[in-house]
Amino acid sequence: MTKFEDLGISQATLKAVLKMGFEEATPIQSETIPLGLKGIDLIGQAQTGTGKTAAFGIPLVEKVDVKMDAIQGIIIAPTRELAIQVSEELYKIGAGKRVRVLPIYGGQDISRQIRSLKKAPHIIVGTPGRVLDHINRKTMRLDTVNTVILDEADEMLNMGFIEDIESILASTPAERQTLLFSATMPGPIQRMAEKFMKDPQIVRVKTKEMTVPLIEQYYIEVQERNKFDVLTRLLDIQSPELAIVFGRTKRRVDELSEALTLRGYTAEGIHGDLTQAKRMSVLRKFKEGTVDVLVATDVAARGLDISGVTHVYNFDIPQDPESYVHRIGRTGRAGKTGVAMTFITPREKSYLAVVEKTTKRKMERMQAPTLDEALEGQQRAVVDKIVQTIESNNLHYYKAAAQELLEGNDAQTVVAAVLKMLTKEPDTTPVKLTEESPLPQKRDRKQFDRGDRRRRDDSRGSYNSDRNRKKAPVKPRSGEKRTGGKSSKPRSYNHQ
Ligand SMILES: Nc1ncnc2c1ncn2[C@@H]1O[C@H](COP(=O)(O)OP(=O)(O)OP(=O)(O)O)[C@@H](O)[C@H]1O
Ligand SMILES: [Mg+2]
Repeated sequence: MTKFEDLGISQATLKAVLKMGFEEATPIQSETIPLGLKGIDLIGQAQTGTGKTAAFGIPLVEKVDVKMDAIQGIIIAPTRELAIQVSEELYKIGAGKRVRVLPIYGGQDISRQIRSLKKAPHIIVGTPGRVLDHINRKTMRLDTVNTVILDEADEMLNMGFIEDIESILASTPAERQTLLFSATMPGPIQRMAEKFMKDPQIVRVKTKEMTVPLIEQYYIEVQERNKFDVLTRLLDIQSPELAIVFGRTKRRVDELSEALTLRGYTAEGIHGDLTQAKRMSVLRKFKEGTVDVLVATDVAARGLDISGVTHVYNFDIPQDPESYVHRIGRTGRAGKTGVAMTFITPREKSYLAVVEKTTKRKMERMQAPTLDEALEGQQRAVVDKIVQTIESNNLHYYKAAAQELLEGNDAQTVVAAVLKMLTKEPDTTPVKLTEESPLPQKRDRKQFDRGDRRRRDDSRGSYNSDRNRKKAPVKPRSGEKRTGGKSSKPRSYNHQ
């Protein structure tokens, strides 16, 4: 491990980085920071959650001349949430030098952005559509830019942002430094990217697997119609601190989050058809832990860094192996452990091998848990809670009533009644979930890649991503909510 002190960065930035709690540089940081400072073009690839943001953020901040009131660096990211997150991290890294960072993304009031742009930010972090919008309106000039960074470069190029990116690059000086970062960098995309870079150096943190070893990876073979019950049982057994459930389409996400809510989970959905205010409030609630389960399309697959995400469930198998890598990478970040579960319908089994071939890691097969196991999981959670309460030794108010109960009943019966009352028994509230048709049977990687890749235009807010640890200690869910469910069309799911 390298110390930040040895990477040739200024005292002000060093102080800021240490204040962020970073003690030592991660491998991608120690390899790319010195090269980034030299001004050469770079393609950086390292596993999810290994600090790529600071790997490009530190040299970018270092290059900024704060006395110059002009935009000197621009970072482009595929989603609004990621642009906001990256701008927050850059702000922290640049706090020592007092670097001004401004996020620019679709769905936010444009006149407000124009006013902020007039305050001469040094670094812009934006989504492609909205950045281009400002360039066309001439409300943002990039002719003083010396560094361009494409975060999640492969995703942006893949998803049809290539023209926007090229237009943005065309409005920056030709002698700029260009940096590309992602955990995945498929060959064709790398070659295409090299077109707008100058002799880029490729920095790849060598690892055996593309996914993080600290993420336990499982798959469960399950029929489409049984997926929801299997999901709820897993949630009951595994009791994640925070979980993300990925679904293939926006409708899927809406229906799943509604269904989970009906069954008493605190769940909310996020996808590109929601207003920006809603997207932000859902994410905020998830970060705070008011919402335990975030149901998402691939809009949340890339780059988002939310601490406490212990489990990722691929309710629908992702459409390409890269998406798998990024989705499960929302857990197991910065040295933490995580669990990833992928549901595979019998007709989609061929995708498993394709994913495993790309990640160079085998997923372990897990049997779908039974109803009894789910109940047992819930009961265990209650027992753990009771043990904790006993240990807290703060029970004197309750002792008289306990004595009274024990006078009329034997101890085992009393405890069993308490357990029954506190245990969340399997909920059979009917929910509505439209069946997704399975991905077409494709066997090789080439065909796998040719999925329905539609353009995602962030400035209009439609992220058309409709291709869309060990077991956590068992924790009972708080605030169970039961609502009378309506029976569903076109399909009603129920236990049994
Ligand atoms: N040197 C470090 N020491 C400790 N924590 C770090 C260090 N560098 C980054 N982190 C933290 O690690 C987490 C992951 O970092 P980051 O989001 O940059 O990962 P990433 O490689 O970009 O992942 P992804 O591929 O998912 O985008 C963040 O919470 C970040 O603050
Ligand atoms: Mg990142």
